[in-house]
Amino acid sequence: MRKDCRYPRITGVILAGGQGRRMGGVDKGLLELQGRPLVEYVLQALQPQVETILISANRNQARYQHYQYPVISDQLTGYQGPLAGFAAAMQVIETDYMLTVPCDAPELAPDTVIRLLTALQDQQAELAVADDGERLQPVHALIPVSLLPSLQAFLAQGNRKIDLWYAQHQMARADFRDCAGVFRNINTPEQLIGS
Ligand SMILES: Nc1nc2c(ncn2[C@@H]2O[C@H](COP(=O)(O)OP(=O)(O)OP(=O)(O)O)[C@@H](O)[C@H]2O)c(=O)[nH]1
Ligand SMILES: [Mg+2]
Repeated sequence: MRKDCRYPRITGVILAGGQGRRMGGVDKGLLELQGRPLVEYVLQALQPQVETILISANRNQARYQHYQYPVISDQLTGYQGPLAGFAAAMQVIETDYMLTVPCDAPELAPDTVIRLLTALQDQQAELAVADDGERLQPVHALIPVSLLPSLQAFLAQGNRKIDLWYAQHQMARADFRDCAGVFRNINTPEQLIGS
């Protein structure tokens, strides 16, 4: 990890708090791909890139604790979406920035942080989100924890859509066109079998 002054302190947040409806309601982070839970692939790719890690989970917390990182559950109950996980994590994070990644994309790029941080700085934005060339990958994002009051206000108004919250802030798009395959994620049993 680069330690120069342009590299802020970052906590990686693995989002594993979803309902996994398309997978039949299973906890996707614990779903095994070639004998290993998906969360382990993401942990391995994330560890060299960030100072510390949190796992956002709403079930099987004891199993996630086994990885020796704090496990944070949403305060908004009932699987209200990734922003609920963002808010719960931001309340406990002690670094200036949070990098969010989903638990179900096992090929996480080794330069995810560098690309997002470079985009953030070059575009002088508040937050940065990955762009695979066709679409935004909204849960691959670098976000300052100082935006927590903004997020809480957004959620308190009943909003849950991630793109709408990003639209309230200056958002940099980080270019991942050359490696769009890193966003391949596993949503259905067919996708798991095909992996
Ligand atoms: N903390 C938290 N994370 C969530 C929530 N909903 C989705 N996520 C995470 O956000 C990421 C993207 O969500 P999806 O790919 O739709 O996963 P999912 O919601 O579990 O799956 P579906 O129910 O099939 O949509 C995944 O890493 C999920 O674990 C939530 O309510 N809370
Ligand atoms: Mg979902």
